[in-house]
Amino acid sequence: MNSLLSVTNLNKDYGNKRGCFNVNFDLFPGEVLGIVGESGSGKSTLMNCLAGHQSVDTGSVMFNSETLGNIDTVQMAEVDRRQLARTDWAFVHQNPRDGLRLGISAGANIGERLMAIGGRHYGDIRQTAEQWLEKVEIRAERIDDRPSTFSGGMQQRLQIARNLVTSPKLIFMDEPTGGLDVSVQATLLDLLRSLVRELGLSAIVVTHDLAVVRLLADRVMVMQQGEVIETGLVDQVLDDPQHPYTQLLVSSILQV
Ligand SMILES: Nc1ncnc2c1ncn2[C@@H]1O[C@H](COP(=O)(O)OP(=O)(O)OP(=O)(O)O)[C@@H](O)[C@H]1O
Repeated sequence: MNSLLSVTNLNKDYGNKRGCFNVNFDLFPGEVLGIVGESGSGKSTLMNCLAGHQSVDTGSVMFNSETLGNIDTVQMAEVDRRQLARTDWAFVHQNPRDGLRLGISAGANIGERLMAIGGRHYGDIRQTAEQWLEKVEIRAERIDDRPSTFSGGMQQRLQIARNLVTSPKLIFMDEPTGGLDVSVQATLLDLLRSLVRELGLSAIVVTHDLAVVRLLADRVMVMQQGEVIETGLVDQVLDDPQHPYTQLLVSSILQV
């Protein structure tokens, strides 16, 4: 099977401070990869480099795009990167306020993404928005309400609907359950798990929470000081960690 994303020797420094160093991995279609590590280990740097939110010093990130072919996203033109962000990619932020437009209705938040890829028919867009609200367990009658009137969990579910409505090939998630109460986290994780399975999504999930990895991911990469120190199937790595740092993470001795 061809990989969807192929990362080779990716490096990013901040002055003399290491962001991430010599990262190599492949992501296959339909696969969910978790990236874990303590604060400052380079998880966000890596994901932001992959998603084109941050420049890369050296290395390549080959993405197999339906529209643009197999393309190095590090080298490609900004205009192409913006197109990928609208069509093939989605990005779910930890804080839904960073991924939603709070001043427009819930329906418009979803519809806007459809219009960005050419949707024009108001009735169809509204109907699709209603369907997506229901998919993420928000009552369709809330379609004209602004997200600022929603709870944190609802805002996060709306952000997910806004991201998935265009059927992206790859979804980046940055601590998707991070800012929520524990009981709300559990519901959201269940929802994400069923959507990922139902839609056959490929995803990269950055988290410090091993429960998120256990529930959502197929494979996991453990980072320490900017480097990937262990990688493997989730059950394998979490049940039988090989690297002493992963052993600490798993035994929860290390606070992440
Ligand atoms: N904009 C920046 N300028 C300078 N150094 C940075 C910047 N962003 C991150 N760093 C440094 O790069 C390293 C990796 O940080 P990064 O935020 O990627 O880690 P992380 O694992 O995502 O941490 P957290 O979970 O706290 O977000 C850290 O040493 C951090 O201090």
